[in-house]
Amino acid sequence: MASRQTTSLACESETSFLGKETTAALRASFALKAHKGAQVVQTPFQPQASYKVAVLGAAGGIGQPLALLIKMSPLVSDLHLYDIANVKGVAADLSHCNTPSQVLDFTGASELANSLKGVDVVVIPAGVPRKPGMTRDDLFNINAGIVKNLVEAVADNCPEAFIHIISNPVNSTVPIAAEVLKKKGVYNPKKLFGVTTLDVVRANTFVAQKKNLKLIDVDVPVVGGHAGITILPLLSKTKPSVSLTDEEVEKLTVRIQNGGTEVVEAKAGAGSATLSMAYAAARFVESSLRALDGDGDVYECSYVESDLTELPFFASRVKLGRKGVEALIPSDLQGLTEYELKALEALKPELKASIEKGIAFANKQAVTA
Ligand SMILES: NC(=O)C1=CN([C@@H]2O[C@H](COP(=O)(O)OP(=O)(O)OC[C@H]3O[C@@H](n4cnc5c(N)ncnc54)[C@H](O)[C@@H]3O)[C@@H](O)[C@H]2O)C=CC1
Ligand SMILES: O=C([O-])CC(=O)C(=O)O
Repeated sequence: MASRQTTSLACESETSFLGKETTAALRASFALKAHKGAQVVQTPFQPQASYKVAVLGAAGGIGQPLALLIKMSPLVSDLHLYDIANVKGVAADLSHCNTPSQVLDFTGASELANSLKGVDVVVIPAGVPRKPGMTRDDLFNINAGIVKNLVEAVADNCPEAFIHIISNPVNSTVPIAAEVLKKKGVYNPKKLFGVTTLDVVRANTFVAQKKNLKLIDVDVPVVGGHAGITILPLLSKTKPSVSLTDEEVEKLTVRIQNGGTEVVEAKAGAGSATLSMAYAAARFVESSLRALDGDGDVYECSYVESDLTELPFFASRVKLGRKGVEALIPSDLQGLTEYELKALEALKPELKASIEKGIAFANKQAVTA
């Protein structure tokens, strides 16, 4: 594992989604010179910035703040911003931040291939968001085609990259991506991820608030998929263990499942979660980069090809490594409460239908050779 130098600016007790070491490095990159009285002290921080990340849909509500957060990572050397809308301004703006990565802009379909060359992680938030009254599945007709086209380009230009799918409906867009990659002969199930981190972020926040716990300590695994009842927080597996009444479990579960709708309604037609999603996606990117960098202790929930249940795709905790998913973590699904077991059975038909819808779409569309 590459060693990462921290500095005297590091504050060991401080953590964020980026983790202790990265947070320290980040602080150092914000303040390359620390003032000690009249003397200017150069910090010894040398970032191990070596990974290339592409954001497809970078001019959007998620894309812009996500690009900013990725620009903060000391592990990133190159940040490629691609969108069908003009992304030049976003890139120019970000490029003035004195953090290690260089930012390159790629606007329009003719630039897509170039944006993907040599990239290690591709994040896809391209597509339309919900308005009040819509389900995520209502986005299928537009977003399915967008994801298909973008993943074809990923297959042609950086088939080895980790692929993070944010575009909804994730329950269907991930199976679409898998089919596209299969047809192109480059499918590696260990490297295709549906980003469900926001469900975990919400679960952690809501449980910590409810139980008056320190936010940074709380970890709730969320399994299943990413829509309505397919989002299943396993509150009985919360770390540290918490005692919840049946009523609290019911209320928390429903709130976590409806977190997206809560934001869609509050935004009243102006889109869905963007800032919390950018935060969650940046955490997942950072975890992927740490895994690529050889950190042997990286776990995240994600919607991936899975044999934990009879469904071919299922979100669960996974161990990430250099080659992608190193292991699915089955223990979260063992010893569930009666409430969780019932909810798990109840989500399966909807998730199965969404997976089949994605596969059918990809197979009736010709994949561009
Ligand atoms: N997985 C999750 O937890 C979450 C997923 N989402 C989903 O993320 C997606 C994006 O949401 P927002 O950023 O709020 O939408 P937005 O409309 O603000 O931004 C989408 C961006 O994608 C671009 N775009 C559209 N077609 C494209 C293509 N073919 N190639 C490249 N770029 C393209 C647009 O120009 C726009 O800049 C939606 O589908 C939304 O439902 C949103 C929140 C959470
Ligand atoms: O609710 C939506 O449409 C966006 C989303 O997936 C979320 O916020 O979890």
